[in-house]
Amino acid sequence: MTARIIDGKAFAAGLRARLAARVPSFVEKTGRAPGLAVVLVGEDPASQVYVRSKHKATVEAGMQSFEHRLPAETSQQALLDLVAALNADDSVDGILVQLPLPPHIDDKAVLAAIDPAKDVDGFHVVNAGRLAVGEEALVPCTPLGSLMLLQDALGDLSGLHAVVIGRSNIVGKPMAQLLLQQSCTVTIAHSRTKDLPGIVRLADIVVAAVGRAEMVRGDWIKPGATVIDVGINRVPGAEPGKTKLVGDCAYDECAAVAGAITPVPGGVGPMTIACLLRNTLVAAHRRAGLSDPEGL
Ligand SMILES: NC(=O)C1=CN([C@@H]2O[C@H](COP(=O)(O)OP(=O)(O)OC[C@H]3O[C@@H](n4cnc5c(N)ncnc54)[C@H](OP(=O)(O)O)[C@@H]3O)[C@@H](O)[C@H]2O)C=CC1
Ligand SMILES: Nc1nc(=O)c2c([nH]1)NC[C@@H]1CN(c3ccc(C(=O)N[C@@H](CCC(=O)O)C(=O)O)cc3)C=[N+]21
Ligand SMILES: [Mg+2]
Repeated sequence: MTARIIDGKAFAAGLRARLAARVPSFVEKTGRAPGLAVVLVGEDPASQVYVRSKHKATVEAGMQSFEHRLPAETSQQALLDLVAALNADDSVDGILVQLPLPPHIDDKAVLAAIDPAKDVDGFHVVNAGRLAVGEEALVPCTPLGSLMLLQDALGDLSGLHAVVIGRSNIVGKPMAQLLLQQSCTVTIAHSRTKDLPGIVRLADIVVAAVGRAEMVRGDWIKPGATVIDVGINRVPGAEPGKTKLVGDCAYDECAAVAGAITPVPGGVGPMTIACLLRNTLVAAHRRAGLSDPEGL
C-alpha cells in the first residue's frame, strides 16, 4: 500500500480563504478588523521565520497584525507590562507570545497574564480547563489543525483507537482531549512508555508530537492507519552546510504502510498558522458579542 498524502498546505490555504471571506461582515458590524498581536522576545532565527509567516497570513486574511519585537534581555516585568497593555487594547483580539522565551523569563507567569478571551494559542490554564471539561474554549492551534485534517481524511472518528505520542501542554495533551471529545479510544505515550512500537501498532490514528527526527518507523504502523506527523526537526541535508526539515516519522517507511499520512513540511505546520487566524476571528466575534462564525 502507498499512503494518500494529506495536503495540509492546501487545506490550510482553503481555511485561510474561508476566514478572509468572513472578515468584511465583521468589519461591517464592528467598524474594525480582527486584530492579532504577536510578541517575539529575542532573535531566535526559527522564531523570526514563524513570526514573519504569521504576520503575512494575518494581513492576507484582512486582519490587523501588531508585531512587538523585544530584545533578548527584556525583563519579565517589561513583558508582563506589554501583555497588560495588549489585554487593555480593544483593537487586539488575539495575543500570541512566541515560545520559547529566554531562560530568565518564566513562561507560565507570562501565559497566565494573557486575558483568556484573547488567548488564541489556547495555552492559558482557563482554556486548557475548559477544553478538558468540554466547555467553550480557545483550543491550541496545532492540535486543532491536526484534528481538522483527521476529520477531513476519515470523517467520523468515533470508536477509532488513537495513539498520541507526546504529552506536552501545547500539543500532546490537548490533542488527546480533542480526540477523546470525538469519541476515540485514546492512548497517550511518552518517554516512559514501555514497548512504544507495540502500542503504536494498535493505532488506527497515530499522532507523533515528540521532537525526535524520524523516530517512528514503518514497522510500527498498522497497515492502513492514518499518521499525523507534528514533528518539526531541522537536520543536516544532503549537501554539506545545508539543512532540511523532517518529521518525527520516517516518512518513506511509514507512507509505505499507512493509509494516509501528513508530510513535513506541508502537513500540520501550515494548519497551525491557519488555526491561529481562525482562533483570532472566533475571539473577535466572542469579544464583540457576536455568535461564532459557522463552518470553520
Ligand atoms: N507543526 C507545528 O505547528 C508544531 C510542531 N511542533 C513540533 O512538535 C514536536 C513536539 O513538540 P512539543 O510537544 O512542544 O515538545 P515537548 O518537548 O514539549 O514534548 C515532547 C514529548 O515527547 C515525549 N518524548 C520524548 N522522547 C520520547 C521517546 N523517545 N519516546 C516517546 N516519547 C518521547 C516527551 O515525553 P516526557 O513528557 O516523558 O518527557 C514529551 O511528552 C516538536 O518536533 C516540535 O517542533 C510543536 C508545535 C507546533
Ligand atoms: N506561542 C507559540 N505558539 C505557537 O504556535 C508556536 C510557538 N509559540 N513556538 C514555536 C512553535 C512551532 N510552530 C510552528 C508554526 C508553523 C510551522 C510551519 O508553518 N511549518 C512549515 C515549514 C516552515 C519552515 O520551512 O520552516 C511546514 O511544516 O510546512 C511550524 C511550526 C508554532 N509554534
Ligand atoms: Mg523559560
